[in-house]
Amino acid sequence: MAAPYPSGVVLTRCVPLPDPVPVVGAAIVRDGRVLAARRTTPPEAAGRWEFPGGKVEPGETPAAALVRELREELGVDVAVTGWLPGSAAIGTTHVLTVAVAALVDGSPDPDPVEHDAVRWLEASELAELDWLEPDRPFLAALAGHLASLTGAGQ
Ligand SMILES: Nc1nc2c([nH]c(=O)n2[C@H]2C[C@H](O)[C@@H](COP(=O)(O)OP(=O)(O)OP(=O)(O)O)O2)c(=O)[nH]1
Repeated sequence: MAAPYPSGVVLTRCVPLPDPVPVVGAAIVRDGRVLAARRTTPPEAAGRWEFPGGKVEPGETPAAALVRELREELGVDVAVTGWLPGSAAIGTTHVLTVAVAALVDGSPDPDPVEHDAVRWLEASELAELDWLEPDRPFLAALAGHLASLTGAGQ
């Protein structure tokens, strides 16, 4: 009788991968500019720029996670107004999405444990910064959004 599989094929059990941990960042927009924050940790990310935010906790909505993280990290209240298209892998274990948010209250005052600088950027300045790699795919859509605000006189 013929062997059911060609010789040399090794069958292995398929182990499902865990879902990636969702990370959310906020593109906080004010007066046609967006806020970027410079990380202090971990060492490989220190000195590089990101959208402030963090991991979504179990049972939390992405927008609620952003509101919580931005209070903790920058001492500001924000309202999520939309999401930039797409998502980006952070290594093999996390995935980044980026919201557009409005500043509702406060002035960004970075907790030095997380960030050592913030900048309000015009669309034309986005490319000047050394962004974390997963953030880069969002920059074109963000520049378009800022340009549309400027064009509308906002
Ligand atoms: N917050 C944030 N994290 C980002 C961005 N881009 C990017 O690759 N990351 C990475 C850096 C970290 O490895 C991970 C998020 O970690 P985090 O340290 O900000 O999250 P967290 O505040 O919830 O972390 P934790 O210290 O409470 O564990 O995602 C981004 O734009 N914003």
